[in-house]
Amino acid sequence: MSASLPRPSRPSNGPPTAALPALPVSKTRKSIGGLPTPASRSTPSTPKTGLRAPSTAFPPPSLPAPTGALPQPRAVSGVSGLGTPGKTIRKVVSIASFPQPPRGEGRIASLPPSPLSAGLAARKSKTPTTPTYQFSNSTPSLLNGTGEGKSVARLVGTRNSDGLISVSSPPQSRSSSAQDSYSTSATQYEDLIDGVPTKTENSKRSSKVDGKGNVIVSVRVRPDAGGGDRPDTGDWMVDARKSLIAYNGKEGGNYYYDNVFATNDDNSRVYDHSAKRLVRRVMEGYHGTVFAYGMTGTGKTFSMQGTASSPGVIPLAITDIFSYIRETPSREFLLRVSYLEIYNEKIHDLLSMPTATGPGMPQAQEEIKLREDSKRGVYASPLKEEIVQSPTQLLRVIARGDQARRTASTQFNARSSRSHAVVQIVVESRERVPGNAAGDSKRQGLPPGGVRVSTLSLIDLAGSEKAAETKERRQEGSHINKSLLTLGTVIAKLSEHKDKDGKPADKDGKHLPYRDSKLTRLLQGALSGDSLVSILCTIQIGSANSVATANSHAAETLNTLKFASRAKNNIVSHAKRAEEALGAGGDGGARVLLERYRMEIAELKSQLESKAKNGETKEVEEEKERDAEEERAREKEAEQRHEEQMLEMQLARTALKERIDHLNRLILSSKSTGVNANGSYSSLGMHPRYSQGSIRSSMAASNAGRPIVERTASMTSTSSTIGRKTSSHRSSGGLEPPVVIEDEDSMGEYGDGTASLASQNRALQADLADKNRYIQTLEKRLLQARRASSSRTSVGLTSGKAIMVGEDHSVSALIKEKDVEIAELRARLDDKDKMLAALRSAARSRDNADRVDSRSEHRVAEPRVSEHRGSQILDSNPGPPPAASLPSTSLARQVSHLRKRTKSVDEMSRMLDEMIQDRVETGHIVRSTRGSVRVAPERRGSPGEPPIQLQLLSKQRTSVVVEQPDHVSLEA
Ligand SMILES: Nc1ncnc2c1ncn2[C@@H]1O[C@H](COP(=O)(O)OP(=O)(O)OP(=O)(O)O)[C@@H](O)[C@H]1O
Repeated sequence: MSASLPRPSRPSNGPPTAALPALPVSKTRKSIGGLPTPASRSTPSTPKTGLRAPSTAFPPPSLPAPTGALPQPRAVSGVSGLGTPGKTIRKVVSIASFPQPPRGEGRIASLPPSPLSAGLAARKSKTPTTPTYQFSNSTPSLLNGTGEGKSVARLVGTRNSDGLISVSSPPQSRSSSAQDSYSTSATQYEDLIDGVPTKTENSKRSSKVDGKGNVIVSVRVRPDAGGGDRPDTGDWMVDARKSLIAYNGKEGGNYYYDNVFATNDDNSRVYDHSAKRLVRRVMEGYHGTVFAYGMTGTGKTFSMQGTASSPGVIPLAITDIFSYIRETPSREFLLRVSYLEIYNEKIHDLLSMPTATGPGMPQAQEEIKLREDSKRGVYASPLKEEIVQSPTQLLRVIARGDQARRTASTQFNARSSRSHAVVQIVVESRERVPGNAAGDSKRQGLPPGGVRVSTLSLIDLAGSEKAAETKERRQEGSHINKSLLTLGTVIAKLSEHKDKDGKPADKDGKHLPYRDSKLTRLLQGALSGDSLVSILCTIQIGSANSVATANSHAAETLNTLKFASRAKNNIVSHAKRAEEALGAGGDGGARVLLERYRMEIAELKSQLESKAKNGETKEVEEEKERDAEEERAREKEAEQRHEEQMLEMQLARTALKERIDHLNRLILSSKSTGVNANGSYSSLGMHPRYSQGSIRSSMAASNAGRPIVERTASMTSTSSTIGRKTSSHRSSGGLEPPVVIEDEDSMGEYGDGTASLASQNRALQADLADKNRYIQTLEKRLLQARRASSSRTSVGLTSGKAIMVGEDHSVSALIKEKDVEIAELRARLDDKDKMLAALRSAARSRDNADRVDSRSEHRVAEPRVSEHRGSQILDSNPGPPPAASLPSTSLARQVSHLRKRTKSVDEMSRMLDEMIQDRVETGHIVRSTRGSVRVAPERRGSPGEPPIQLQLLSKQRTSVVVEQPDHVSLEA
């Protein structure tokens, strides 16, 4: 089939025809034998006319003349003229500048040989006469799996493509020739034996550093819209297996590329072979650019975006990005995405535009300009960037941009893109510090790794097209064509030359026209070698409905193929892994969000910590304050309670004092009826019948000569005076002057003893009742005081406070005091009881005596007078009474009785006198100079000894009981 293809009819700038070492036939891929071998185009100094004239639709105003102005590919060498006709030799450029993978070990070595990395290709050297050959597999490339970094999955495919076996070709191992359509024959492959390259004679590793392996050029053939999928339609032949497209028509030739995708190759295959590795490299820190170039309607958008059932490069790249993040736990990533379009040479932010806009609709958007930064290169600003965290989110953002992109129906495409669309995904990544966040590691003194920033640009160019029918389409087409032409021009002029300022220049030292269009300006970084590049050119062949159409298409297709060839040959990528930017100084400084966020996170964390600390301190202070307040409240409460208790105590004391005073008053009152201040009883006073008044009266009645006992009542005296002898005692016939006991309190107000006793009785009973009540009150108060004391003690214990010992002592002392007082009062009461009993008994005795006396008096009424007289006589002249006035027996009896009574009184007086004398001698009482006696001060209230009055009383009582008191109590 291929043998039938016509050979190019014109010479080509093919490889040198001589001096090339022969290659083993079996290990080289043959060119399409039937294709005409293009004329040799070996050196730039001898450019050949190989390029077809530009199509009418794309006048190349700035394109150098094919023969002279076009920069000759540095790496393309025709193989025509080789000793072995039909073989093409591909120049292999060593990319020694990139880190070499470890040989024989390491990850790459351990991987199964990839057909993408195992191909051999030898490229002719620049020197036509001495082409160099080299195994391509020894040429590490970032996009062939042999370069630095992680190798991606092996991609192997064998499938039918247009009737041919389509084997994935080593993307970097072959070069296309753009300058010379025939130069495709200059590419030659070493065949693989079991996937292992065999040796290639005369090949040697080139020491020349070349970045062409970092540029992948693929051509995709769109299926015929009319259903004609025959690959050999017309003059065209597509051999995907050989990555060959051959044109047998005018200016035809064989075109080899890194990949040729046939009409039945789907999007995933396209992605796998043209972009997958590049995407991986971007994730590793390289900049990468993928763009689709081609005539309108040939499938650029279809390839880049795809459909729901067949996702294109962009969605598949997104999937791979997130897969890579998942597979790389050692690093952390931040993704941000922007989406712009260049429409009519103006940049629009597709993420800031309202959706459902149509072309020509006025857009109120800030003008976006292209700026240049030494670190970022050329970039659009201001441009919205959205941070994305999931594939779905990223796809949604891009879908939103797609909606905003301008499309229109054209002659060749119902939905033609009218702008160049650029999706940029910025990947920030940083080594993860094990087990800790960056902020923590900073604290631990472990500096976090720098942030690496790389950019993946996915560009869907607008399609070149012929003049459209409408003015608007024509205007759009004009801009599109112009920018594409500029792109082609720049690529065509690319060389390794630098101008005097060190900037990239063409071979003549002239600067490259990047600024001629926004597209080239934006792609400047990628085209000038900072980025890995993958170019997907789309073509459509075989849709020849008419000769004119067929010719037009063929011209356009050839144009695209030439563009692809030039790109492959001219773009030199020295893409390097982005340096890790430490701090915020890398890639646009603060633009590095990962670092910015890290710093922000660290700052927020520190703020949080300080706030937490402040909060803790505040909390502690508040707690302390609360404790202090509680303490103060407790103290206040305790103080209040104490005050209440003190008040209570005070009240109790006051009440007790009042009671004591009252009692004292009562006692004084009682004293007035016989109780002195010491609580002892004035014996005589208590028994008025036996008072000196009575005695004196009786004495006076019985015998005027007897000493008169005077009584001086002193109601106010608290001291008990027993009595004194009056100085005015009269002599009474030899009788000893009676002891006059003078009791100041003895008599009371009553002269009548009966009335006095009844009154005393009542008073004492009232006093008793009063005292009982008082005792009850006192007991009640005591009980309360005890309760208060115990509650205070318990409160003190529960609150953990010290018991107020001193206060309790005072209370207990008070209680004791009161107990003693009560006991004393009880004792007094007992005494009073006894006194009452004694008084009652005395009263009874007196009543009895009175009754007896009255009877006697009645019986001896007459003699009483005589007795009176007789007594007078006896007193004056003791002798026998006159017999004539009284009967002798009765008178004698009366006289005897009187004598007995006198004797009894005398005895009593004597007895009392003796008692007093006895007490005076024992020191219990003191006799005054007036003869009265009183209790010795030191003896007063001595415990355990009954008061002197009581003693006297008891003796008095005894004497009273013994004597016949009724005889001495009749006289007032
Ligand atoms: N490989 C393919 N397989 C199936 N259909 C395809 C293929 N390539 C393109 N198409 C179809 O061709 C039509 C045009 O494709 P697409 O819009 O992608 O072209 P384009 O190059 O982007 O055109 P333009 O430059 O005008 O935007 C679409 O309907 C698309 O579905």
